[in-house]
Amino acid sequence: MLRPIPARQPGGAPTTALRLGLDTLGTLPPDIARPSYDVRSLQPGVVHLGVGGFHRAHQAVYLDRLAGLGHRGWGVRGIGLRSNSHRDALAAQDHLYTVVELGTGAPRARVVGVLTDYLPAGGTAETDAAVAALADPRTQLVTVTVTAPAYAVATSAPGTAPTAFELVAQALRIRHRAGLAPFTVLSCDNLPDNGPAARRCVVEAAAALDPALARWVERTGAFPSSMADRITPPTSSEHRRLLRQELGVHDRAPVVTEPFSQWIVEDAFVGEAPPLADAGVDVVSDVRPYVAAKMRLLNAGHVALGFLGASTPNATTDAAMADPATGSLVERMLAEEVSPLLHPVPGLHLPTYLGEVLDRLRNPAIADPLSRLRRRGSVRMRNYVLPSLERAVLAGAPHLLLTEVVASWVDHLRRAAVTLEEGRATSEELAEELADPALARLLGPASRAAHDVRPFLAVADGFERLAGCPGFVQALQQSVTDREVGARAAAS
Ligand SMILES: NC(=O)c1ccc[n+]([C@@H]2O[C@H](COP(=O)([O-])OP(=O)(O)OC[C@H]3O[C@@H](n4cnc5c(N)ncnc54)[C@H](O)[C@@H]3O)[C@@H](O)[C@H]2O)c1
Ligand SMILES: O=P(O)(O)OC[C@@H](O)[C@@H](O)[C@H](O)[C@H](O)CO
Repeated sequence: MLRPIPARQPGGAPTTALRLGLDTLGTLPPDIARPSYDVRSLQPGVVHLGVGGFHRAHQAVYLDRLAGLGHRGWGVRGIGLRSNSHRDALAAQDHLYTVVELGTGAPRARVVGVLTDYLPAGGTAETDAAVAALADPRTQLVTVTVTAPAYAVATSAPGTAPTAFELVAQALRIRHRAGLAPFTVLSCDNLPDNGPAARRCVVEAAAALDPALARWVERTGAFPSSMADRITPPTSSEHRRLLRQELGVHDRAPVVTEPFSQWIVEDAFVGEAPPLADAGVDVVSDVRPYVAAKMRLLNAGHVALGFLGASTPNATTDAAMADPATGSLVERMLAEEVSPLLHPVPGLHLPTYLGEVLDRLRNPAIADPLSRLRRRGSVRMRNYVLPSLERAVLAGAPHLLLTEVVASWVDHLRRAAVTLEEGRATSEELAEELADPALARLLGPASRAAHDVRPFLAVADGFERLAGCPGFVQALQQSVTDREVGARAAAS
């Protein structure tokens, strides 16, 4: 457990912050929880692909707990892919970092020691080192957080860096040739059926190397599905200041997160598996009901806050939830339109779960930037909102509020197109801000959607069936047009 840290009085004496490192671990302020085990004794049983904030606030914390329970074989070697986020900072502090939980009480901090190494992304030598770490016979588990769009591109274009799945396939080729068993590949990315998606990508990457390898992977590989949940916003300089001045730790790569954490993993491992259940992971035979509840409630709530909040002064989730218009629309959408369509989830009382989700979205200490929740809009809309919307439309169930959310997304894209036309942003800046793989094809139709939304629906992924439902198209058209008319009136 993390220990609560008494809030320092405003104006209290400034703390001399201790630089985080193995040499200072024993002298950190007593309120900061730290590894109870010898960090240097860890064996690297896990390789993680895509060392972002979420991995460090979630999976690494469970594995850190395991190490604390005496399971020393599950140290994590991280591999950077697109970016080497915080790699130098982490290396300079012996790969230790602080996880700060921000809830209703005082912040709680814990130093995590389970990251043993962080291999960079880059050129041929880096790729070879990454593949060697994966192929290492000690590696039993490969965890993955590379974002949902990465699963649409299993193999890289010539002359570009290998994808995560190509690295895995190259390592599996080495293991196959050496007569070793494969490792388990555990996707923790937010996408439905993330296990089968990871399997498909690795098999495709393996087939490009050798069809026999692909057959071996298909036959012997293990790709459990999982549902990993813990809201982890980007760490800001204010968070670092809080840690330094209020908690007395000088950490160049901390992560902040909420107190809530859940990890539900399909029981489908190959070789040796970490005893994840001992660390609080639910290991189940079928994760799909849990994934559906989480994505259609929490993640859809995030999508709704992000896009409905885009045309308001609110910049964070807590502010948007407190806004009577946005917050109540999101609450009603989840309670009245989404929840009734969910199937029962084993061990979960849906109204209680929804109440928790809403409380998490309201958490003022997290204050998740809405800009984060507008990234990859087309992917999030398809995975989190469309499953409920399509079911509701086809069943004749209420869906007005879900439709409003789609309209707010179209409107946000229209506004983005205007900033481009008026030279207030470059296409590179928009691509960076929205990180949407479909952006180029959506901007034009979105900018004309107030006149006719159908061309937009024709190019937006996943809307094929809804585009053929006249009642839905008419309601969406009305809402999109109203939004543009309202925006023009407000501007004049
Ligand atoms: N942040 C959260 O609250 C949270 C919670 C649950 C699940 N997740 C999932 O975890 C994943 C990572 O989230 P994060 O918050 O750590 O984001 P992040 O931006 O901090 O990290 C994303 C990581 O993925 C890598 N990456 C991005 N695109 C890639 C690609 N095409 N190929 C390979 N690597 C790629 C980046 O380099 C980075 O290391 C996402 O899929 C997200 O859905 C996040
Ligand atoms: O990460 P994405 O793009 O799938 O969705 C954004 C957020 O909804 C997501 O990161 C949540 O914070 C997370 O799923 C909470 O566990």
